[in-house]
Amino acid sequence: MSKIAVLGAGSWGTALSIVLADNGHDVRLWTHNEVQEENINETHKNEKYLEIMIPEKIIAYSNMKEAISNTDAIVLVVPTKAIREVCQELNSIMTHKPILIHASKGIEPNTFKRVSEMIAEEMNLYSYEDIVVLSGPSHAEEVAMRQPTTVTVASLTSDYAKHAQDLFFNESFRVYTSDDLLGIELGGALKNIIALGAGISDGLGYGDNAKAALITRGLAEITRLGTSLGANPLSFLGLPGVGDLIVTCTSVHSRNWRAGNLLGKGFKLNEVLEQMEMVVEGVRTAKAAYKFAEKEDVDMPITNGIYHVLFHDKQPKEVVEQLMNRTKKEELDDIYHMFKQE
Ligand SMILES: NC(=O)C1=CN([C@@H]2O[C@H](COP(=O)(O)OP(=O)(O)OC[C@H]3O[C@@H](n4cnc5c(N)ncnc54)[C@H](OP(=O)(O)O)[C@@H]3O)[C@@H](O)[C@H]2O)C=CC1
Ligand SMILES: O=C(CO)COP(=O)(O)O
Repeated sequence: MSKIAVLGAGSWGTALSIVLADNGHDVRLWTHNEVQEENINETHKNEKYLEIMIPEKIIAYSNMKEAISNTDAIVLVVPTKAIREVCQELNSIMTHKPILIHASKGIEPNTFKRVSEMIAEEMNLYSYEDIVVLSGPSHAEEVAMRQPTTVTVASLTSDYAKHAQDLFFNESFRVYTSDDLLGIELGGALKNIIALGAGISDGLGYGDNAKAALITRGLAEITRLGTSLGANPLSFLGLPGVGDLIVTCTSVHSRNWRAGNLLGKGFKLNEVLEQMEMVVEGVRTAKAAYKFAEKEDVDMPITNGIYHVLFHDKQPKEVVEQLMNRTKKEELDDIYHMFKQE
């Protein structure tokens, strides 16, 4: 059994700690908050983030150096905006090199970096080839209740992906491997924008037809950007692509869907974010993807519309009208070419 530090004690860090503890590992859950550390160790609950009891063998730490000492694996699960800060602290205290797995979903605005790229930039001991990502349709609330869940772990180094698979795999948490780090990270990050759109659509009172259209055409534009950057188009048909789009666009557990729903009902972005209390990654990633698509000259009309609702006060109904009245197209035109690529 391994000693594993999970860095980030929000909903997803806590749920993944439960999976690892169920698998018999010695789990240290690091938080930047001393009060939360005490609460978790006294009550075996992480009340703000999950309702369920946490196995007693998960020990919370607020001292990162103690949390990572002698570990065989580190799982990084903080919001994307905190990745660099946490990695800088980690880098300053690392004296050994355990396997490094991250489970965050986002793209950095301005640099367009994915999480693995940010980690590799901040950590002296790790290169891009060393990083593993864990992604897929997996709401923390259901994982914590041991409900059947499937995810993918991806790394350019297949031994690391297999190692991560072994650490997490159990009877209710099925883990696949992939070598398409780029595609898996992009799928997980970009689906959050479409989930905001699905929430907006529901908030406006539109029905299942509109949501199915958003998911399908959202997948097309995610695949368009992903393949233009070199991802395998088939990755977007897998768990971290279409799988995560379905779960995030259709579930009340999704913070992105919930935030979108409030926007669709007429709330302003700042009012929505105040109410959420948890990270809504799609907002920051929408800014990144909008600019990234512009730079790469990739057509992403849904992302474009959501960006304008979020940051330029555009009315959601107006965006829907514009999307519906775009120039007539053949449905599979560009998709056909993407899948014909090697
Ligand atoms: N929740 C889910 O079902 C899933 C989430 N993810 C991804 O996992 C990542 C984390 O999300 P999730 O756990 O849900 O988010 P939450 O909002 O539930 O929790 C975020 C956690 O990160 C902590 N945090 C914030 N900033 C820092 C910082 N600078 N240093 C250290 N800790 C910090 C927060 O601390 P504090 O309490 O002090 O704010 C909190 O413990 C996101 O990228 C998300 O997209 C992926 C799959 C599923
Ligand atoms: O990524 C997720 C499920 O796979 C969680 O999505 P939300 O951040 O929208 O809750």
